[in-house]
Amino acid sequence: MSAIALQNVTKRFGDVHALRGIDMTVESGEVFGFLGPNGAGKSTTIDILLHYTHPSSGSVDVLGHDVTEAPVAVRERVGILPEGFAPFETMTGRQHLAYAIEAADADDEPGALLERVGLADAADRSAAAYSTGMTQRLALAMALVGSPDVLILDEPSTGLDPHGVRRMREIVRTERDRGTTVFFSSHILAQVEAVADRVAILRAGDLVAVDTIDGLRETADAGSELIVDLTGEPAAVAPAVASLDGVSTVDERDDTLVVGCTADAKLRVLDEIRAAGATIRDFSTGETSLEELFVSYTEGAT
Ligand SMILES: Nc1ncnc2c1ncn2[C@@H]1O[C@H](COP(=O)(O)OP(=O)(O)OP(=O)(O)O)[C@@H](O)[C@H]1O
Repeated sequence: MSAIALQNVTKRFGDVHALRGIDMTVESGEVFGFLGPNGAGKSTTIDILLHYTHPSSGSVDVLGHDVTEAPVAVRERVGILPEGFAPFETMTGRQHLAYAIEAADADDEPGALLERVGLADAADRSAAAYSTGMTQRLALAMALVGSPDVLILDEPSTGLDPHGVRRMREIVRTERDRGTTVFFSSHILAQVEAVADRVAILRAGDLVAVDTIDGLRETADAGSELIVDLTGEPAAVAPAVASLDGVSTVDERDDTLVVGCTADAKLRVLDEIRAAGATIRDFSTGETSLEELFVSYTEGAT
């Protein structure tokens, strides 16, 4: 059974077409990364999934329920880490958890959840005085209350230090192993690459790709990355390389040119660099990163 299904979902805010007809299915037990440049429509989609806002048209099912007809049944089985969560002024971390557990009629231990997100030492401090990353950890602990079947995380890594990012990744994996479906938006693409089974890429309200990361590489025909160390200025050769057939991205980093290209374009790239008068000191190849795929799918969107 699919955990989340959107059919032809549109959303307009006055003249702004935030979503232009989204068809997307998230399978039960998947970790699904939801990506897109600023303003692409990610938060709007999440708000629609949670029935915080209505779609202008289309249908949205979560765990087999139409969210418009059965919003309460959906919320009961969904854990939410909202964007910009703000703690209550007068409550400690532990009290936030106790409140969330009572509201969900769950039997979790506040201390165990706070321990899980790395907040045990700050459990009895006022949550309003938590740092950004601590607030995010608290929001994650609250999302985990009641062992939900679906976790929806809007920018979960915001403000987290590297320990927090790693902990978040481990929690997502543990939840997946438990059978939870995890749907999360993020701009931290290395994080997405590390945990997502599939990703969707939104661009200005249109879904431009839904696939595994390997699938995206194949579709973008950008299966590899060529990293070339040069003597000379990478900027002097970059435009010629960018204009070659099979080249999707060219980044300059110090004395290095990083070229996203099809496998058969690699030799052409090396030839072009030499023809442009630069000397190649060394080169290596690797797979195109999700960041480069993201750029190739969304270039020109902002
Ligand atoms: N309440 C609103 N009123 C008017 N326009 C809105 C409203 N909410 C969102 N929009 C517009 O809808 C579009 C999509 O916004 P949304 O917040 O969904 O993007 P996003 O992908 O989450 O962006 P970000 O990565 O910056 O968080 C934007 O053009 C935004 O200005």
